[in-house]
Amino acid sequence: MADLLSDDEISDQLPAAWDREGDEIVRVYEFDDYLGASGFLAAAAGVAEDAWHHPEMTVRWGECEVRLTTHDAGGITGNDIDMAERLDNVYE
Ligand SMILES: C[C@H](O)[C@H](O)[C@H]1CNC2=NC(N)=NC(=O)C2=N1
Repeated sequence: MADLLSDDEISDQLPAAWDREGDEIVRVYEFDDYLGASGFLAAAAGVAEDAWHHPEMTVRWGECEVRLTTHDAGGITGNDIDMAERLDNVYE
């Protein structure tokens, strides 16, 4: 099981567009419309399934909010950082 990251490790490793909120990291991806946000969620779900690490995702008009934490560890681990980087690659 992945080990919890320290506060300093989280700060050092968190990708630029992400924020930390307690035991989660979060990013809101922006799109032109609802279908764009929905399509991103579908692609992100496939990446998450492949990695077997699943974010909480909320679709609204023009945006998809993604929250990551490692349930098995009870906080933020390298798995969350890795998934954030993977999803940033899907977005760009
Ligand atoms: C039951 C299943 O093995 C667990 O939920 C796996 C898969 N997906 C997961 N996703 C996340 N975000 N955290 C986990 O600890 C985790 N563990």
